[in-house]
Amino acid sequence: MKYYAIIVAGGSGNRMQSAVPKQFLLLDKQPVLMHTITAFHSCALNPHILLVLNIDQHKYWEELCLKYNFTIPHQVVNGGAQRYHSVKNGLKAIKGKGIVAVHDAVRPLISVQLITKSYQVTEETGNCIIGITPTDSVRRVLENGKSEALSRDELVLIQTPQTFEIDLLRKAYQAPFRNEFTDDASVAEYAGFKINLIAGERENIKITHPEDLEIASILKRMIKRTP
Ligand SMILES: Nc1ccn([C@@H]2O[C@H](COP(=O)(O)OP(=O)(O)OP(=O)(O)O)[C@@H](O)[C@H]2O)c(=O)n1
Ligand SMILES: C[C@](O)(CO)[C@H](O)COP(=O)(O)O
Repeated sequence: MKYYAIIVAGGSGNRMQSAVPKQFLLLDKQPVLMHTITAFHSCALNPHILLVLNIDQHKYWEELCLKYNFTIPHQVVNGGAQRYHSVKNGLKAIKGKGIVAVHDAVRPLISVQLITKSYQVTEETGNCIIGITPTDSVRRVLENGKSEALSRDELVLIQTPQTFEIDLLRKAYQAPFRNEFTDDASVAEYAGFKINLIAGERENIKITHPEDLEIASILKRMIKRTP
């Protein structure tokens, strides 16, 4: 079986309010993106890594790789307008069959164990989507300005990697972009595929807002201490 990882890093990070896109910011002395690629490279299934980057940032990334002596082999692919388009570009660069994990570059704390499990579960079921249960109460905001409580027992917060048989994901990504395509599971589900959920990891946060970088740094130290 051939394994692939599409690491999407084509975003501009508006919510981070930083001049440098968040995937390049330093997390414990190394750019966030390098931690993410290292996690996939550490997987014993040896996935071929495709890095999706905005074309304007290819040169900058090359310079960072030199500066940090980062030598993990990976194939760079051009990013697209939305995450959906970036994933689609990554998929187009893969020829043939196999299993592909799509992962946000800005989730650097994913464990190697969960990456491996995601590939293994996909081999058995066709796809593997990870998520965690909410710990806050949740409400739906209604059009009239009111809101109503939802049962959090019925909700899951979805993370990445989202892993698929490549043919399944190729088929799903034939659908033109829709606003509700916020992840790969939503694209696959729209194409009629049943989504297979397993437990994610609380520390697998998506660095989105300025405070998240510091939280990630604390979590990283905490994970290191855990045997
Ligand atoms: N056109 C895009 C948009 C997003 N992403 C990637 O998808 C992941 C999740 O997206 P998000 O956290 O929203 O990143 P940004 O789009 O960069 O952030 P923001 O929405 O705050 O602008 C990130 O790794 C981001 O780089 C991408 O590859 N191509
Ligand atoms: C793919 C994702 O990380 C799953 O939770 C999420 O949907 C990405 O959303 P964003 O708005 O592009 O950060």
